[in-house]
Amino acid sequence: MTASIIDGKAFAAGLRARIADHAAAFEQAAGRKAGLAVVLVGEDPASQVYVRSKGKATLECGMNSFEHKLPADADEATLLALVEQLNADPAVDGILVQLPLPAHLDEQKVIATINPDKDVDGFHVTNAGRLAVGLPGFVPCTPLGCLMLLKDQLGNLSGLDAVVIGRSNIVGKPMAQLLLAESCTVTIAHSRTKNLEDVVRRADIVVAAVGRPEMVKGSWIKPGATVIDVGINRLPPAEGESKGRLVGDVDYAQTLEVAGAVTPVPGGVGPMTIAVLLRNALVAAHRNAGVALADGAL
Ligand SMILES: Nc1nc2c(c(=O)[nH]1)N[C@@H](CN(C=O)c1ccc(C(=O)N[C@@H](CCC(=O)O)C(=O)O)cc1)CN2
Repeated sequence: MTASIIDGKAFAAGLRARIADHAAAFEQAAGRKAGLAVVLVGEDPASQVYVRSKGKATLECGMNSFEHKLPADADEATLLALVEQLNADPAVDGILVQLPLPAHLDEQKVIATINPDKDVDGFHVTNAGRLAVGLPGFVPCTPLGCLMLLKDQLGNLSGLDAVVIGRSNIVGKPMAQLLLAESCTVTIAHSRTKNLEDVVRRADIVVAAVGRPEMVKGSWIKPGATVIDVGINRLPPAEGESKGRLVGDVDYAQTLEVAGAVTPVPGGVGPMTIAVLLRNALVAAHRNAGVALADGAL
């Protein structure tokens, strides 16, 4: 069997085009553009790239982008004061603080300071709680992007066995909640899970989010299963290469031989993260401005 390749880049481009249409309609209705503020602390190279991409994508969708950069040694009070200022700014519909933060800053405290109704990352405990009990709120971008790809690939997920490998607050836990809400039978596996291979082999859906390069082997995958690879790991450069290759948490070549469908790295889940962020920001703008957005429009 050769698996279908789930093209996250193409799906994200389609979503971004729909967001741009709705952003134009929002501007007409509200008399202003939707606005997304992104805060970057420090000079982590990957974070700089992601923040630049977010700003560019926001502008391309016809929304305002507000970028705030603080030095790596910025103190907590300065960062919290900036978040409070953005909470109070009516031009800002969504606020995102790029993670990871420098080690001296308390991520949970910073996230807790963001107004939950502007928390387009869906990391605030209020939004985590809303997701857990099935109330409307903001859902973290990466897992929501994975769910969109899964529904596009499989249609109705009800009754399917799903394994989420990884239990982070940002991906693993919300992913499991989303799959449960779709009536999947969900297992969350992690570093202490016994017989991980057997657990994975039972699953119709595998979501790998562990941050370990090519850990999930093709022999672990049930034939025909759908595999979503959230990992983005850079291998050490091979001889003659200036940069190492990007790989996921799944052994892609082996998985292609067994699975029904699989996301590549790059070009799978990664592009969905930014597209869903724009979607969440536009949803926030509609809610903040009291402008209706049809259910399921985005
Ligand atoms: N506040 C947040 N911080 C972080 C988040 C987040 O959702 N909110 N997620 C990640 C980083 N991230 C966005 O911020 C992100 C990661 C990867 C991609 C992406 O498109 N990856 C490409 C490959 C990129 C490359 O060449 O290196 C792909 O997979 O095709 C987008 C966004 C951590 N921090």
